[in-house]
Amino acid sequence: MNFEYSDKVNGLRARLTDFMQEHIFPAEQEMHRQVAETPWSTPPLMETLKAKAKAQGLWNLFLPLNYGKYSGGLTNLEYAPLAEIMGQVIWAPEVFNCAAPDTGNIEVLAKYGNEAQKQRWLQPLLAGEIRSAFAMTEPDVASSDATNIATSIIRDGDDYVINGKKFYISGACRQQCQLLIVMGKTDAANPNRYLQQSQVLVPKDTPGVDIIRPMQVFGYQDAPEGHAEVIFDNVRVPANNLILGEGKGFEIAQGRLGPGRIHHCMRSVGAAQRALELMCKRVNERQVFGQPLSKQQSIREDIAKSACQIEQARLLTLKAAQKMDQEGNKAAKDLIAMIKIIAPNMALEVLDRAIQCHGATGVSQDTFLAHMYAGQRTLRLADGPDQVHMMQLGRELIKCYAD
Ligand SMILES: Cc1cc2nc3c(=O)[nH]c(=O)nc-3n(C[C@H](O)[C@H](O)[C@H](O)COP(=O)(O)OP(=O)(O)OC[C@H]3O[C@@H](n4cnc5c(N)ncnc54)[C@H](O)[C@@H]3O)c2cc1C
Repeated sequence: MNFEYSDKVNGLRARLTDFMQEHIFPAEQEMHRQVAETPWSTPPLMETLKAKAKAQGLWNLFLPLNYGKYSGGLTNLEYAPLAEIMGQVIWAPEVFNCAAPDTGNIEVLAKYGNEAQKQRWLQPLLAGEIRSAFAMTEPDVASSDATNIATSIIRDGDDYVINGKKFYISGACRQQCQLLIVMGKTDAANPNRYLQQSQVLVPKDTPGVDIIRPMQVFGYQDAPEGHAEVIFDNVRVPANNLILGEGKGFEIAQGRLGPGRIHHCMRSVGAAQRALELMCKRVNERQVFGQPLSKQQSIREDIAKSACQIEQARLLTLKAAQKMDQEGNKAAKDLIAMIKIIAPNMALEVLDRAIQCHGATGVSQDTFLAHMYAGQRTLRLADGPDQVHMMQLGRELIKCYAD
């Protein structure tokens, strides 16, 4: 075990930190203003910042080495502290082309796409020219059990025809979103429920794709990303838009979710670290009952507990990332489940303490705390609710002690 970051990683951390200080933190209010003006188009400021990040080589850092020519040249372990830095601002990962759901979709296309699919969709996604969405969850079935997904994908001659309703499809509201990866059933009668599903590439402008409304998160629209309700009404796409093959939907979903989950956790650590730093500054500045807030024992305890929890989550994230690098995503699945349970809950506790010691300012638009709290709360649902990870982790642990 080596707890030090390598020189290469420290160099990138320094460059990324400088970029955040120079270009991202000072732009937070202006980004909110531009987003409020035209919620579903990419703000001009975002394009300017993307061009700057790309020119500095701070681009596509998330794709690990086993993706060969598509990789940003880093292992998962090396990427973790960089994602942590990006995670301090909700919209910052997009500046570096490291934002979900594109990252997961890029991994799917790079891993499972055929040459034509890569040419058409992977290249512009890697270049940050378009955005994409992943459409699995449905309002009418319990989607945390993906075998319930009911959207039909039926072969008809040289096409597939898609019918169904999805919601909370992140990114689909955006004008720049051109591609939906849709999960649905090609073989609903298959006795093996894990072979019923497939994934298919659907250009967003295909007739029959109807973006009904943006869903909210605690009243936030979460623009410019947003989370759409989408209806697929006799949507017809060529048969070669199918990814990997019929019945491969679960296999692809599993390949997609491991890295996506740990990326969220890396960013949660960054969000919590920023909250802790704000909390420390705040308690040095405020006076209550004749002395600085920082002298109150309960405040010191809040700060100490937060630092302990952040470091625990950071180390578990790094351990999971290292296992992914050394033994593969499948071997690391228990550690990924652990950190997916731990990291958003940890970030929520730290953010809650930071909100409390900021008083009313903590729930206002004047700090990043309230919006980030809403975002972290959704992570206890998205990419698998806590209970599903606990169910699977508990089952694996119990198995170890079966006779
Ligand atoms: C902000 C946000 C963004 C999202 N982005 C996307 C996206 O881009 N694409 C997409 O397809 N989906 C997306 N989702 C949807 C998300 O993946 C689903 O909400 C999640 O999988 C849960 O499915 P469900 O909402 O149908 O809840 P249900 O399946 O109805 O589950 C409800 C609750 O039941 C409980 N539960 C489930 N299983 C168990 C168990 N075994 N034991 C005990 N309790 C259990 C959990 O608490 C769970 O939250 C997003 C959601 C949010 C909030």
